Amino acid sequence: MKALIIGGGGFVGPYLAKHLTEDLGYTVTVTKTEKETLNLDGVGIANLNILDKEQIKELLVNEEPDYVFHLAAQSSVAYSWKNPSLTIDVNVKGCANLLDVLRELEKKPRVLLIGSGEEYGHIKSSECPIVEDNTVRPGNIYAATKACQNMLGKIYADAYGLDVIMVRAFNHIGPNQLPMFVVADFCKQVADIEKGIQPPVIKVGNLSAKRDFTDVRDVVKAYALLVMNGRRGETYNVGTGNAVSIQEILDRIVSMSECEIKVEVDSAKLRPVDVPIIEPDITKIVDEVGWHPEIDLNETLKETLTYWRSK
Ligand SMILES: Nc1nc2c(ncn2[C@@H]2O[C@H](COP(=O)(O)OP(=O)(O)O[C@H]3O[C@H](CO)[C@@H](O)[C@H](O)[C@@H]3O)[C@@H](O)[C@H]2O)c(=O)[nH]1
Repeated sequence: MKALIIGGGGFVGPYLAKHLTEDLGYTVTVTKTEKETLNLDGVGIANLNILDKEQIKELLVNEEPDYVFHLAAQSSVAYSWKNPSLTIDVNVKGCANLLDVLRELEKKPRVLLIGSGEEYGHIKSSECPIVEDNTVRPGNIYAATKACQNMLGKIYADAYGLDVIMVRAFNHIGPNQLPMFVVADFCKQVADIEKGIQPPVIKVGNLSAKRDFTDVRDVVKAYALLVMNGRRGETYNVGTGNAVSIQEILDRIVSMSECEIKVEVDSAKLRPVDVPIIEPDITKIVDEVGWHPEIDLNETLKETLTYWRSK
């Protein structure tokens, strides 16, 4: 099988490429932006600007993939408050460009669009854990763009018969994630405190939020199973099904260190809106493609801390 990973220069792309090539024997090409550097064994690399429809077309015509994984995104909720236009351009326009190119192709691949658990937004307590056909009420700009992407995917599947599957991925974590995301951020700070390059005070944002954290290596297995066995035009939650508070994440990471660490709320890390809980029901993906997350949260936190200690 031939797979194309669009937007593979970030956190998830290299893990997905490794799984597809090493575990499943696929031939894989990964796209990255011109600015990114990427070296992956046994994987083709191409530059792609998702805002340039002609570039997308040329790539797809040349590659003729069986599967396309659309990972290209501005993926930070925090940054989307600071740069709404860029977030809308990359996440909505980029996706629309891809779908429109696919419509024009003779040999149409199957496509996985990576959305977010954030799309559900303001979840009522009676709706938790949340199922895929629940109303979405996005609480931030990033979430709104991902909800829009999901709607575009469904429209293109229904109207033009495109073989599109939509994912709502919940928080995923592991070594090599940028420290703009909470687990990498806390692990980096603890490692910096241990190295003596940060005073023994960890700066945090909103600790009361509850989110569902899955190891990125489990997440990419879900993506592969969905692209192989998911149903056209359907949306699937990808998470563990158990939300934990950010306070608990902090406590677990701090308890892995010998250092005495104080906690200080940094107002710059608080968001204009931060929905209290996002927790998925994962029955659909479990029943339909047989995916289960396997890696324990503590194991992932430990490995992520070890990664930052080695930096
Ligand atoms: N980043 C960060 N977040 C903090 C901090 N302190 C508390 N938080 C809280 O920790 C939660 C998780 O924040 P992030 O790790 O930045 O991720 P996110 O906003 O939930 O978005 C991630 O998950 C989505 C799926 O649920 C993804 O779609 C998205 O791309 C991203 O990976 C949020 O409630 C945030 O307010 C901090 O110091 N840094």
